[in-house]
Amino acid sequence: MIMEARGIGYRYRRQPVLQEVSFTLASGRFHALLGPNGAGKSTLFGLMTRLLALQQGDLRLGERSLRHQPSAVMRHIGAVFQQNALDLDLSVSQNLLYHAALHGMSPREGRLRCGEELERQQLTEHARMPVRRLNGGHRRRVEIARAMLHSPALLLLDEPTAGLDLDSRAALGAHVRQLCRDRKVTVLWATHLIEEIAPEDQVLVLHRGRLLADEPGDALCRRHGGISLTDTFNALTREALA
Ligand SMILES: Nc1ncnc2c1ncn2[C@@H]1O[C@H](COP(=O)(O)OP(=O)(O)OP(=O)(O)O)[C@@H](O)[C@H]1O
Repeated sequence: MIMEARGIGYRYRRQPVLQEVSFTLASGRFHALLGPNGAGKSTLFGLMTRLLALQQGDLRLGERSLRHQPSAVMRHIGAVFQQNALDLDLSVSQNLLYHAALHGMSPREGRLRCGEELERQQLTEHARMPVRRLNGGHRRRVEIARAMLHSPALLLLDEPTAGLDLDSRAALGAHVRQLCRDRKVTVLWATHLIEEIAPEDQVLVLHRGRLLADEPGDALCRRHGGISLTDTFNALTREALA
């Protein structure tokens, strides 16, 4: 399912933090939303998950509009937020079953989906463990399992590697790219870490609330004379400030 953001604008009081942001997320593709601290990434995620109310523009998922059919759109979105939002004292499966119930699944369906997702995340053996006993990488995978319980078409991840070591970061990135390939999930992964981006990822560069680029990482670098993505990012943001 294709997601389109059209003319998104947002202000906190009088302070504009997103201006005329438009993009399309292609079905089954990994999109990296790259921006430094304060670029507006979390605000955009807040709008896409209805934590914040749309002020300007609209988001469409397939034929549906977030402004006019919010529940129909939200049904197809899964989200992993910057702050870990699991109950540390509940077991892995209790966290998931609670979420399944919130999505209106029967206990039987909830147990079935929970088992399937934990298996996909290779977490079956951790199902009965309190989340508190898991390491950071496993906790993130539980959050992804939870976000995928209702089989969303679009998965949003806001700086999901925060607090993870290098190996866990690489493993999480590989895992989410595999979700795109195997299950045709559309992914938007927000980060300020250029090293998390693969050349074939679609890269959306957000800077001071404006979208400066939206194309595959390798093509973006080629267009800037074959320099690295870091240098390309620096050149783009310098141009924007000039
Ligand atoms: N609740 C708020 N009230 C006022 N200003 C806010 C609020 N939340 C964020 N901002 C401001 O909006 C701008 C964008 O913030 P946002 O958190 O969306 O950026 P970000 O790209 O997610 O940054 P980070 O990588 O640090 O999470 C920043 O200047 C921030 O200070």
